[in-house]
Amino acid sequence: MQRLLLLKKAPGLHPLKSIMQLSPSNFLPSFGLRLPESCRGGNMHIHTRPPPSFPVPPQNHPTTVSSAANSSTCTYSNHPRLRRRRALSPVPEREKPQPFPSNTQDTAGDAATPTTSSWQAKADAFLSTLNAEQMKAATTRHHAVRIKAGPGSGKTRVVAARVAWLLRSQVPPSQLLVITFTNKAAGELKERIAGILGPTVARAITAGTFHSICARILRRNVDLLKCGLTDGFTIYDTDDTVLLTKRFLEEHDEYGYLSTTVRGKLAVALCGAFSKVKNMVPTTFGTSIPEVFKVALARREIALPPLDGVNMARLKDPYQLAGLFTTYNSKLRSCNAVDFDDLLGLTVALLKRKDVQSFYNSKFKCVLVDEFQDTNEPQYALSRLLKGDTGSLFVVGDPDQAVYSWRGANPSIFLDSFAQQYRDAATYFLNTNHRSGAHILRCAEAVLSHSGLPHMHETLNAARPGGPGTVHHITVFNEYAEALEVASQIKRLQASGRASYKDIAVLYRSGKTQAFLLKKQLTASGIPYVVLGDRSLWEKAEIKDAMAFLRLVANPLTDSVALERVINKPPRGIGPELFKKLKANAAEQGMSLAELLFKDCAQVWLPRDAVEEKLQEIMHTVAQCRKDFYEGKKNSKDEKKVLSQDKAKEIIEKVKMPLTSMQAAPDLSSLPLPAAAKKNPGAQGLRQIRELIVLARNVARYTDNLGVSEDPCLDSDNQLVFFIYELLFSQAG
Ligand SMILES: Nc1ncnc2c1ncn2[C@@H]1O[C@H](COP(=O)(O)OP(=O)(O)OP(=O)(O)O)[C@@H](O)[C@H]1O
Repeated sequence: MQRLLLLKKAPGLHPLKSIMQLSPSNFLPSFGLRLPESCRGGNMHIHTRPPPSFPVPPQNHPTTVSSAANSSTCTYSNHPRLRRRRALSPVPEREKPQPFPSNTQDTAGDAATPTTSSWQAKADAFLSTLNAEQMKAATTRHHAVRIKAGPGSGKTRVVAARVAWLLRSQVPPSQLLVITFTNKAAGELKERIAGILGPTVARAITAGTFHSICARILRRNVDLLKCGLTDGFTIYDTDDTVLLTKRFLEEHDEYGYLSTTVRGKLAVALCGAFSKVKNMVPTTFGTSIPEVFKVALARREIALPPLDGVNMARLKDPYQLAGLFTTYNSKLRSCNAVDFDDLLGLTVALLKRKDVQSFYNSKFKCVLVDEFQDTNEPQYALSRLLKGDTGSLFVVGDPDQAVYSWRGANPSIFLDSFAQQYRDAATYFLNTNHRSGAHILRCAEAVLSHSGLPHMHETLNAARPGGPGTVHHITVFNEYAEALEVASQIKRLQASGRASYKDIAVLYRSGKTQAFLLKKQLTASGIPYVVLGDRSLWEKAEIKDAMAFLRLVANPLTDSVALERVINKPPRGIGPELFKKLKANAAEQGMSLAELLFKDCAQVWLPRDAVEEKLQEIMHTVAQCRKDFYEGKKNSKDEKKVLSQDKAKEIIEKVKMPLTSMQAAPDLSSLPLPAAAKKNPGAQGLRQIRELIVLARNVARYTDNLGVSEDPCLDSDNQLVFFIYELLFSQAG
């Protein structure tokens, strides 16, 4: 099938990076920039001090820590949840000393792992594909290592090689923690390791994003924080936090009288400000919040646009903002919920406890972080705490590709703070681009030299020679003309026989306007296309409803935001006004509405019998889903299989039940959209739910790959919550 690939780029991705993604085969060298002599074939590395020897991997790694290290009265090793888990299940395989393959050891008995000599040969073969600068970086014996690397210079390859080298040096795989920017990247890394060392070893490595790793640590330890959260907490996305904020503003004297629109805008602005503040400091626990707001306001880090009816001077008072911030957090806690930023900040607060930190320091001896240029303060604090005094920290990044400053990422952490913090850190540079031909690199350099952007990286060497083809630079009036030009270029290429549709890729920068116009123009020109990396699925109302329903299944008594979202979907005659009355009625009885509904539906004041019937229907569906899930778990002989693909599918399938507004549709896999959606309005929603089911299957498979279901940190009671969380996080990737 011939297809045009329409590739969506991460928002704000550096232009150099997008150009580097292009295949060289269609371009001719047309720029003749000279590379500085210092960058040609140079293997630059700086040793600020003689390298200390790398830690000899211990043969045993403790699962508990000495209570002497503990400043709290509740010793971590005696923590009730830990004790309970030990009593319930035997020590999982990967908690025992790993029979890690070595030159002198054989791995007999593990059918999934290749024989010693074969895995060593594979690891060596992989390491031998590195160029000299990559090899030096991947095999350094320093404890704190920083790799500054340009686009396409093999950052990901070096992280994988470092893992292979560590394993080759007999570090047990369970002691490796790899933090990647997306869960997809973590999966790919594990696949690569599995290809070299076998699936058993790959599964034993912990890999994931900062957020996913923090969620795991937090679920296990959250009760130590004593902040009102339980281990089944829900993770609220931006829509949820905005809704929560709107609701508490309604109750606030000063903001209660505002129009719905203005209150909505205020809620969005406040949530943005709260997020910014949470990302400016390692943790807001024990931090003076008015002081942080003062700094944020002085630096204009938070935007509070003027709003009709809002006293802006008062709103911008740091104490007023800090008060609203405290209310926001306590409302979150009363829903047993955290926002994305809390995952980081709360985990930092946890790891600041000596007992918790020592536990994770003995668990993870080697921490590797990819895309380090995009770390913010909480992420940097996490990296330091996870490294501890004796572990190793290996960070890789490209300051030119820093794209997350809007969410607090600070490239100076990578450029300056890291070396200041670790005086014996080694810095290596990767300056050879393996992805693109020399002519593409020169073109990129030329574009960048006009961009006005600060260009922090050295000039790149090209490993590949320039290829055939010409780079054309076309200037157009506006985005409409741009889409038209792209479509006509494609038509011309195809008509001339120089390329077929499937040979062509279009990269774009903005998902909303640019992609929309491009897709519209391609459709109008009859050009078939496939959009890759389209995240808009998660923005669809049906998917948000489905996820809210799943969250309600996980947290029926506390997740009031999820309840509000699904209580009237499909319409059950419970509009916003009635919902408010129901909530007030529940409050009179000293409960949240969810609590009252689930505990004693008969006590709920309702205007009509029909509404009661419909409410009972939703309560019943939630209860049934919970029962199915937990019974499925109980009946499963193999606990690891509980979160099987079938179970994931089954749960998501159930979500369709409350979404009865979607009519049954013919098998949509064969129907091209949007034509099918036009004919049948329910079809698109149903198709999206199907996509969610496919995704759920993949997540289930993926979490298995991550070893999540074997993770001793994960209480089996929380698997449903965890599954939903993983599902939610696959969008963050
Ligand atoms: N030593 C090498 N020999 C051959 N190919 C290599 C080498 N190093 C990297 N590559 C190839 O170059 C491409 C880019 O590598 P990789 O994705 O690891 O780079 P990166 O720096 O992580 O890229 P990005 O800038 O997109 O983050 C890949 O196709 C990879 O296989």
